[in-house]
Amino acid sequence: MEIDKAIRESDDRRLKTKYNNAIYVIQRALALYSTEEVAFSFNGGKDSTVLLHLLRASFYLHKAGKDNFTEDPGAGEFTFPIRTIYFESPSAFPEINSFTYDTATTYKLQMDIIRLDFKSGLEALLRAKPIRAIFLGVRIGDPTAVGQEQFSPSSPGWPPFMRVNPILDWSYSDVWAFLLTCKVQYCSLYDQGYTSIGSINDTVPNSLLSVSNSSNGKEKFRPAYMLPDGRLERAGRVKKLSSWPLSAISNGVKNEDSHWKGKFTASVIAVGDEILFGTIENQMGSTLCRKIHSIGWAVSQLAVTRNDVDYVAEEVERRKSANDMVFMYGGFGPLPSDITLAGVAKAFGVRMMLQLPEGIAELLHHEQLRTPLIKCQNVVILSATNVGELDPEWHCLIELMRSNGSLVITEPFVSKRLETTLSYVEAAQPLSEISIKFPDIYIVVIVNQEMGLSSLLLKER
Ligand SMILES: Cc1cc2nc3c(=O)[nH]c(=O)nc-3n(C[C@H](O)[C@H](O)[C@H](O)COP(=O)(O)O)c2cc1C
Ligand SMILES: Nc1ncnc2c1ncn2[C@@H]1O[C@H](COP(=O)(O)OP(=O)(O)OP(=O)(O)O)[C@@H](O)[C@H]1O
Ligand SMILES: [Mg+2]
Repeated sequence: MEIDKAIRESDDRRLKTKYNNAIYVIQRALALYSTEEVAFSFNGGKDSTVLLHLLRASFYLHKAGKDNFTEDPGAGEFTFPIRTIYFESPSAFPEINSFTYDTATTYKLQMDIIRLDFKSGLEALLRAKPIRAIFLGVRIGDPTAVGQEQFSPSSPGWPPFMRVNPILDWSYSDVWAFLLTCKVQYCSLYDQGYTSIGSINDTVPNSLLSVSNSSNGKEKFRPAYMLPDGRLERAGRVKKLSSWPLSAISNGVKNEDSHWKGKFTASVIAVGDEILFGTIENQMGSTLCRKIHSIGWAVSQLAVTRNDVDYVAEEVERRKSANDMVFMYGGFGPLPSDITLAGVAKAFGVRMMLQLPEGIAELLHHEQLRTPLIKCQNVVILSATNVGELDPEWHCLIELMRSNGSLVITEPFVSKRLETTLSYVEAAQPLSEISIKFPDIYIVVIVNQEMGLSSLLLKER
C-alpha cells in the first residue's frame, strides 16, 4: 500500500513516529467502534487530507493482518469503508470544493454533503445513522483544539459523539512532511501561498510566503510547505472581529429576524441566586440592555441563571452561538458560589487553569480599572456588581474593544415614544395598521398602570 510503503521507506524518524502513533489511535477507535459507527469529517484541507490517507493506511493494515488477505489494493480499487461527511458552505473556496469532490471520486469515498451548520448537521446525521465517533484533522494550535485530547467527547450542548483526533500532536511541518513523502494530491491553493484554509471571507495567502514580482507587479507566493515557522500557519487568516460569527462580519447581518436584520445582537446573562430569590432587583440587567442599545446593537435575550456551573454552561453554550456577543455579570469572585468562569469554561469544553478557562481567556487591561476584564471568544465577563460600578467598566470595555477593532459600533435605533390614554384593546387597531404600513418599524408596547399605554416606535437609521 503506497502510504505505508512510503513512510516505511522514508528515513524521517520523527515522521515515522507520528505516523505510527496516529495509526495506533485510529486502530484503537476502530477496536472500540464498528465501521458503521464511525464517520470521517473531510473538508479538502491539508489536515483532513493527511487524515484521509492515515485512515486508508489503517484499513489496509487492518486487512493485511487478516489470514485471507492477498492483494494490495490500488487507490481506485478499494472502496473506503467509512462514511465521510463534508459540510459544504457557499463561502468555501471553489478549489476546496473541487478538490474535495475529486478526492471522493478517486478514493471511492461514500461522501455525505451536509448543507447545514455543523451542529444542526451533526444532529441530523446522528438521528439518521448510528454514528458514535467522528475522525477529525484537528491539531494542537487550532483554535478549536483547545482542551481537546485524542479522544474527546463532543462539547456540552452538541449531540453526543466521540471526537477522535489522530493527528492532534502533529506540527505544521509534520503535515507537510507526510503529504510530500507520500506524494499525495492536496488542494491547489496550498501551492499558491495559502497555509490554512477557512472561508473565502476570512482567508488570504500567507504574506510570509510572498515573493515580489517586479516584472508585472503582481504579488506571487511560494507554496505552503515552504513556510519556515509553522506557528505562523494562520497568518493568512484575516483578523476576524474578535471571534464573532463570520456572517456578522461579512455583511453586517447576523440575525435573520426581520426586526433585527442588519443589527449585531447580544445576549445578557446574569448569574445570581439572589435575583432568583427576589432578594435584589436585576437593575444591572436593564442598565446593560440600555448601554448595548446605545451602541446600536440589539439585545436578543436577558437571562438570569442560578449559581450552578451546569446552568451557566448551558445558557452560555446556547447564547454564544446565537449572538455576536454575550455579556455576563454576577457569580464572579473568590467565593465558592462564584462559578461563572467555570460555567464559561464548561460551555467551551475547556478546563480551568489558574482560575481562568484554559486557552480562551483574554485579559483586557485598562488603566482606569483595578482588575482586567475577561473575554472568552465572544463572551465578556463583567466584574461590576452594581449599576455604579457598571458605568466605568462599560466605558473602558467599549474603549478597549474599539481600539483593538473587535467591536463595531453602529448607529443606534431612531426611536419615538407615543403616549396614549387608550386601553390596550383600543390601541391595538391603529398600532397594527402602523406595523403593516411600515414593516421596518419595530413597535414595543409598554403598559403602565397609572398613565395608560405608551408605544416605542423603533427604526434603524
Ligand atoms: C465533525 C465536527 C464535530 C464538531 N464538534 C464540535 C464540538 O463538539 N464542540 C464544538 O464546540 N465545536 C465542534 N465543531 C465545530 C468546530 O470546533 C469548529 O467550529 C469548526 O471546525 C469551524 O472552525 P472554523 O470556524 O475555524 O472554520 C465540530 C465540527 C465538526 C466538523
Ligand atoms: N466544512 C467541513 N466539513 C467537514 N469537516 C470539516 C469542515 N471544516 C472542518 N472540518 C474538520 O475539522 C478539521 C480541522 O479543520 P481545519 O480547518 O483546522 O483543518 P483543515 O481544513 O484540514 O486544514 P487547514 O488548517 O489547512 O485549513 C478538518 O481536518 C476536518 O476534519
Ligand atoms: Mg480548514
